[in-house]
Amino acid sequence: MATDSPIIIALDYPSLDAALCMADQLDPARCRVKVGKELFTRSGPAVLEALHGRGFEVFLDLKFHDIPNTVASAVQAAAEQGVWMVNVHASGGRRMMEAAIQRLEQRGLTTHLIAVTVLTSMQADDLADIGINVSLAEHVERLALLAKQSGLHGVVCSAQEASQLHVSCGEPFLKVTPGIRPSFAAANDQQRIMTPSKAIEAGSSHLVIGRPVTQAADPMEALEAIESELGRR
Ligand SMILES: O=c1ccn([C@@H]2O[C@H](COP(=O)(O)O)[C@@H](O)[C@H]2O)c(=O)[nH]1
Repeated sequence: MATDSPIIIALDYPSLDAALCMADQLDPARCRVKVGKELFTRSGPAVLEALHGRGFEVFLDLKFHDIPNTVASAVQAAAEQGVWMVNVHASGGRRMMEAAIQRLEQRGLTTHLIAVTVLTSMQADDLADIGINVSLAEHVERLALLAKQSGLHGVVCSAQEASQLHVSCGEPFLKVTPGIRPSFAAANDQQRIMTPSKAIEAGSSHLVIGRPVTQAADPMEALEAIESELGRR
C-alpha cells in the first residue's frame, strides 16, 4: 500500500518480535518503515517479508560501501526482495554508484537507490579527523552532486542541507533526512538535527524518525504529535 506521508519510522530493534510489535501499531497508509543494520543482522530477510506482508513500503538502510561489483550485487539482492528504497555510501565513489544503478536498470528493478552523504551524527570536526578539510556543507554538496551525476535517485543528508541541495541538485531528487527531532525529543547521538515541520519547509522529501517515536513512553501519541505538526491529522 503506497502512502503519501513523508514519515519513515526507523525500526531499530534487537529482534524481529520487537520490531513487529511496533509495526503492528503503525498504519502503512500513514508511514513507511526503515530496517537498519541491527535488525537486519539479527533477523535477516524474514523481517522484510513480515513487513511487506503487513503492507509496508520498506527502506532497507544497510548503507553498502564496497567494490562496485559487490555493491551492485547487494543492491540487486535488496531490490529483488521488493524493498521500496535501498542505499549506499556516496564516498564509495562514482564507479560504485554507477554499477549499482546500472544493475537495477538492467534488471528492470524500480527500487529507489540513494546515497549517504555525511552521517547526521557528524560535525565539521569529525570530517577534519578523517582528513576532509572542506566545510561540512561543501562536502555534503560534493557527494550529493556525485550521486546525482551517477544516476542515483537522491541522498541521505541532514535537513540542515536540504535547501542547499534543492538548489544545487534540482528536482526531482530525494532528500531523505534522519536527525529529525520534534521539540519534545532528546538529540541523542544526532548532531545535525531539525524539527519535522522545519525539515519539510527546508525541502526534505522524507523524514526518518526513530527514537522520538520508538522510545517514547507512548509511541502512537508521539507519532500523532508529529503528524499534527505536519498538518497531517
Ligand atoms: O546519516 C544518517 C544515516 C542514517 N541514519 C539512521 O536513521 C535512524 C535515525 O534514528 P533516530 O533514533 O531518529 O536517531 C537510525 O536508524 C540511523 O541508523 C542516521 O541517523 N543518520
